[in-house]
Amino acid sequence: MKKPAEDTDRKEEEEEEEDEQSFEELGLDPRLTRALMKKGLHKPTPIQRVAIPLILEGKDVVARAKTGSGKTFGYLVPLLQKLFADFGSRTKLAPSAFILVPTRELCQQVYAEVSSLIELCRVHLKVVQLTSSMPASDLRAALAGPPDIMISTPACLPKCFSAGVLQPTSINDSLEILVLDEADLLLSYGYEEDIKAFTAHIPKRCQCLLMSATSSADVEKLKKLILHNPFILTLPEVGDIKDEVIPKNVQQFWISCSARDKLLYILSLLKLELVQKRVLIFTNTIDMGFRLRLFLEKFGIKSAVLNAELPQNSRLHILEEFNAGLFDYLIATDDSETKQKEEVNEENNAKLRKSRKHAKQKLDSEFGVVRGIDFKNVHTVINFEMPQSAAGYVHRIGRTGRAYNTGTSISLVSPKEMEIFEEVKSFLGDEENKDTSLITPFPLLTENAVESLRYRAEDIAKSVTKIAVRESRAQDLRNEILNSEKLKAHFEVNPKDLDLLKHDKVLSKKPLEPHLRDVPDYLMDPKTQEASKIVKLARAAMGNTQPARHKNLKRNFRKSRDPLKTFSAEASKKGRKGGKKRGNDGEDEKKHKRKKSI
Ligand SMILES: Nc1ncnc2c1ncn2[C@@H]1O[C@H](COP(=O)(O)OP(=O)(O)OP(=O)(O)O)[C@@H](O)[C@H]1O
Repeated sequence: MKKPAEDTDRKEEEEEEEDEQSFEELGLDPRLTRALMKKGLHKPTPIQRVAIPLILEGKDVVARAKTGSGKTFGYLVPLLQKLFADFGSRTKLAPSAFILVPTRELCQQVYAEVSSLIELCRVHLKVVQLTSSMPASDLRAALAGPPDIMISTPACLPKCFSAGVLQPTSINDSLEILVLDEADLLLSYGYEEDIKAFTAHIPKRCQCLLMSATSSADVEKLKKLILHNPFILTLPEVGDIKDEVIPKNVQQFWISCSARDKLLYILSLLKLELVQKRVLIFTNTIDMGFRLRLFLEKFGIKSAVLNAELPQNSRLHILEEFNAGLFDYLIATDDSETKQKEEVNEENNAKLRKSRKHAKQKLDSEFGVVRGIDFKNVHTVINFEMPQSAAGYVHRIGRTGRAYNTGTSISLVSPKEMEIFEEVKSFLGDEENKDTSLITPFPLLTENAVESLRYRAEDIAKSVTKIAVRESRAQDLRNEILNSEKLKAHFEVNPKDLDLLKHDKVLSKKPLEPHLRDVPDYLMDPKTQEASKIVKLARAAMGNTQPARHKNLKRNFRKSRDPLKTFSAEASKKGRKGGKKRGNDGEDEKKHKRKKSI
């Protein structure tokens, strides 16, 4: 009789074998495996291991896997392989594959991923991305041919039908694969009617794929609406709930502080260099984002803001610059939270309806930074304000620790936010009577260190008035609208030029006070100095001390900053060799001096 220990050993061996499985073993075309290798992807992630063969077999699939688990290539790679096989087999009047995503940012991201795979495979497939703001003539031009793959938000479909650039009969004849990416978000972004209207045109033979990070009633609704007897993949299938929602490689911390002290605490974390760069900071309102940016700027900490108010070109450019390592701090206003808040407010206060409608018009409803965006090399996520829901927390934290990378999150929790914090903890399975907590108090920041900066922080916080915030917000918007026009024209000619505009320009008209730039040694207690040293050493060990070079930026980024490559022995060695101490601000200065401006 087999002993239980033998069973366990065997299971572990099988799991190890699976872990070692290559892309070739999944039956992929050599052109695709080579392209993936060139992109630094050597073996499939768990969701890819199961999804790719099923999709290649032509099955409808619903795949639910945690944030950053590689769902995008999980559907893109088999989709391309199917199109390779199908290529030129018959004349088409509409695209063979539709990929529907909730936001324009995701459109752009998926478009970039498919285009680069197609380029690396050297195949003649055409892909287009459409947005609902495109004029009919542009839509017609983009769909002429037709392309093989169309990526858009669902809102674009009715526009294509009404402009006569897509015909139901052509779709019925041509559509082979339909993907709904970030399916759990599509309905909450208000696309239900668009998707419902489109289902009537989906031919029966069309293979449908639904990808999502969480399961929800919305996903169920879409499943019923679109899929026929699908394979349901949920990864991990078993195990602890905490494993399912937050990737294991993310360390979660929290700091208890009053709402008023949040500026002081974030200043201490950044100025005393107690967190790994790059840092993504979440606020719940655009004004708070600007307040924080202005405040940090006074201490020589430059950051950029990302929110729904900015023009689309600027948003995409900010994301690209951040991903390429051009700046270290990005303050993102969590759009879904803002929307939810507005909806609640709207219900509660009918009197304000008119003015809020106005506010809504200004915000782009197809904007989304929290879900699905593959931020590169974000080592730390800071919740400057707590999100409004546990799901919001999961999606924010999911912007770090992507694929096999590690990450840290720190939530600043005020007494008023304790309720939502408790909700988050129970959602993650972090119960009080458990020995180990999932979200632990941040250990590196001492009370002394915080107090040493209090006087300066409070003084500066007072100077960041509501008027200053409003003015900077208006000024930034004006600049970005101008930038947006320049960007549009420039990128038509130089699609790969990233280093064009600075999004982290100083907003304040007053020059930076030198005494606020550096923290004098007498203000640093020994424990904090030690903690800061540890963080710097860790950064050096990860090969993360060098600023991105101006020239060949993208190539350098890929080679030296790819999260997956920072784990290689070579990267660590490099980091140790180059472990020279260098202040952050000096680094920023040099980096920005090197940049050209227009
Ligand atoms: N097989 C692989 N090996 C290593 N890295 C991979 C692999 N597949 C994808 N990645 C990388 O993992 C990161 C996250 O992938 P992706 O954006 O597809 O995640 P996701 O599951 O869609 O997350 P979310 O739900 O947040 O959108 C990307 O940077 C991607 O390049």
